[in-house]
Amino acid sequence: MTKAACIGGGVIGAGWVARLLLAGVDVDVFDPSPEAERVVGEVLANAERAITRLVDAPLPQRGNLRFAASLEEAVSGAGLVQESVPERLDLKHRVLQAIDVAAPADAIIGSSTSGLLPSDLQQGMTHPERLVVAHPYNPVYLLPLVELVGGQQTSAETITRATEIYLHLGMKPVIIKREIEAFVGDRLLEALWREALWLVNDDIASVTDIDDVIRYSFGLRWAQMGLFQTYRIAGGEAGMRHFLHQFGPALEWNWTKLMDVPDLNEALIDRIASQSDDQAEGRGIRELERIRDDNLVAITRALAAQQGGAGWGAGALLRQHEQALRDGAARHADPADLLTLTSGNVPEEWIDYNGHMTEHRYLEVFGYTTDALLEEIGVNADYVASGRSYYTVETHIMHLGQAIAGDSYVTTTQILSADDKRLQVFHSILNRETQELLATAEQMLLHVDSNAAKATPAPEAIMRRVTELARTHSALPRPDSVGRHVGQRRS
Ligand SMILES: NC(=O)C1=CN([C@@H]2O[C@H](COP(=O)(O)OP(=O)(O)OC[C@H]3O[C@@H](n4cnc5c(N)ncnc54)[C@H](O)[C@@H]3O)[C@@H](O)[C@H]2O)C=CC1
Ligand SMILES: C[N+](C)(C)CC(=O)CC(=O)[O-]
Repeated sequence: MTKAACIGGGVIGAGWVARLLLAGVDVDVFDPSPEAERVVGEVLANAERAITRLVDAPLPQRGNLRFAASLEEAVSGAGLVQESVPERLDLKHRVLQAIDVAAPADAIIGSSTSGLLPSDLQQGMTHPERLVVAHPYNPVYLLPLVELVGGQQTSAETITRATEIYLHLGMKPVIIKREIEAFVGDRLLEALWREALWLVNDDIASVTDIDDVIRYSFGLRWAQMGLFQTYRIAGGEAGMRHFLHQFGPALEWNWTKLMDVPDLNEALIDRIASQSDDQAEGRGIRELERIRDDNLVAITRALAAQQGGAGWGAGALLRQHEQALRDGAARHADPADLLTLTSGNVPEEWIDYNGHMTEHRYLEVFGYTTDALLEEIGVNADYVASGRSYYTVETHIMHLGQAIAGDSYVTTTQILSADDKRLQVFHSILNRETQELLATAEQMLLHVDSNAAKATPAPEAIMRRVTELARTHSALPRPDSVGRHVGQRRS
C-alpha cells in the first residue's frame, strides 16, 4: 500500500497520520477543522522525534502529507481509509457512507472507534464487507496494538488484508473473536477508570495518589507481562491454580463498585480537573506528550534488549519491525555497480549545536550499512545464531559535507578487498537529492567464530557471494581516500 487516507485529524487521526507517514506511506487527510493542519503538524513533529529515538534501523523515506479539500479527494486512490471522527454513531454513519461511495473498490476501511459495534457502523454501507474496526491506542505512532473487530458483514478477506497492512506499519493486530462493545482493551480500562473516579468522588485518594499507585506498581508490571502471567507468578510455585483458589473468593467481597458510575456533576468534574491541573505543574499538552513518548521509547527499548537481544513483548515486535525495515531498505544489488544498501531521512534528533548531523550518527548510518551488506552476503540472524559472524575491527570516517534535519540520504558500498577472513569495504553517504558526498567510511571486518572469539575462515557459500562482488567492484575506480589516515596531507 503506497497511499492512505485519514478522515479526522484530531488526537487519534493525527497519530495515524504520523504512523503511516513514518512507514513511508503517502497520506491525504480530510478534517474540516481550521486547527487540523496545526494539530497534525505538531503531533507529527513529536512522533518523528520519538520514532527516530526508538527504531534502530533505517526508516523509509517519509511519505507525502497532503490536506485534502474534501473527503472524496482524500480517499481517492487510497489502499486504506482510516476513519477517526468523533465517537457519535450518526456522524460515523454519515462519514463511513461517504467513504464507501468515494473510496476505491478494493480499499480497506478501518474505523478507530473505541467501542461502537462494527455491525452498527456497517449499516447503510454498499460494501460493508470491507469495514473493520481497527482500534488503536494513544499515541498511535508508539503503541503497537490495534484491535481488529469484524462486524456481521465484514469478510474474512478484509480481516486478512487489514492484518497485513497494520503489521506492515509495525503494529500488533489482535483479532477479537466476536464483536462486543468496547472490545477488550477498553472493557478493562473502563473498569479501572470507573473505580478511579469513585475513589476521587469518595475522597479516598487524589488524582495524583491514584496515578502514583498505578505507576509505582502494577503499571510497571503490565508493560512486560500483562495480567494473567503476572498473577501466575503471584501464585508462587503453585502458579495460577493456587492464585485463583487464594484470591478468587475476594472477587465476591465488596472491593469494587462494579457497574455503578459516579455522577459526573460539575463539582466532581471541577475537583478532578483542578487536581489534574496541579499534577501537570504548568506543563502543556505537547510537553507532556514528549515526556510520555520518551518514557515509552525507553521502556520499549529496554524490552527490546531482553532475551539476548531478541526482545520481549512489545520489544520483540520492535526487533522484528527493525529487521523488516532493513530488509525493505532501498537495495540495489547489481554486482556490476556500487551496492546501494540503505536510505533514510535525517531526523531532528540527529542535529547538534552546530546545526548539522552530529558525528556519531554517521557511524550509526555506516553501521546499518554494514549490517545490510552482511545480510546481502548471507550473514543473517540464523547465521549469527550458528555462532559465526563478522566483527568490525577498524573504521576510518571522513566528514566531507553537511546534512541538516529532513535531508534525505542514501548509502553506497564498494568492496575493496576480501579473503576468507577479511573484508575491506568503503561506504559513502550521499545526499539523495543533490548526490553531494557527505561522508565516507573505510572499514575492516573479520569473519569470526563468536564462541571462540577468534577469526576463522568464512564458509564457501558466503565467500562465493563476497568474491563475486569483490571481483566486479575491482573494476570500479578506487576512491582517492582509501588508506588515508588522520592528519595525512593530500598528495
Ligand atoms: N482519544 C483517544 O484516546 C482515543 C480515541 N479513539 C477513537 O478515535 C476517534 C477519534 O477520537 P479523537 O481523535 O480522540 O477525537 P478528536 O476530537 O481529537 O478528533 C476528531 C477529529 O475529527 C474531526 N471531524 C469532525 N467531523 C468530521 C468529518 N465529518 N470529517 C472529517 N473529520 C471530522 C474533528 O475536526 C477532529 O479534528 C473516536 O472514534 C475515538 O473513540 C480511539 C482510541 C483512543
Ligand atoms: C478513552 N478511550 C476510550 C478513548 C481510550 C481508548 O479507546 C484507548 C486508549 O488509548 O486508551
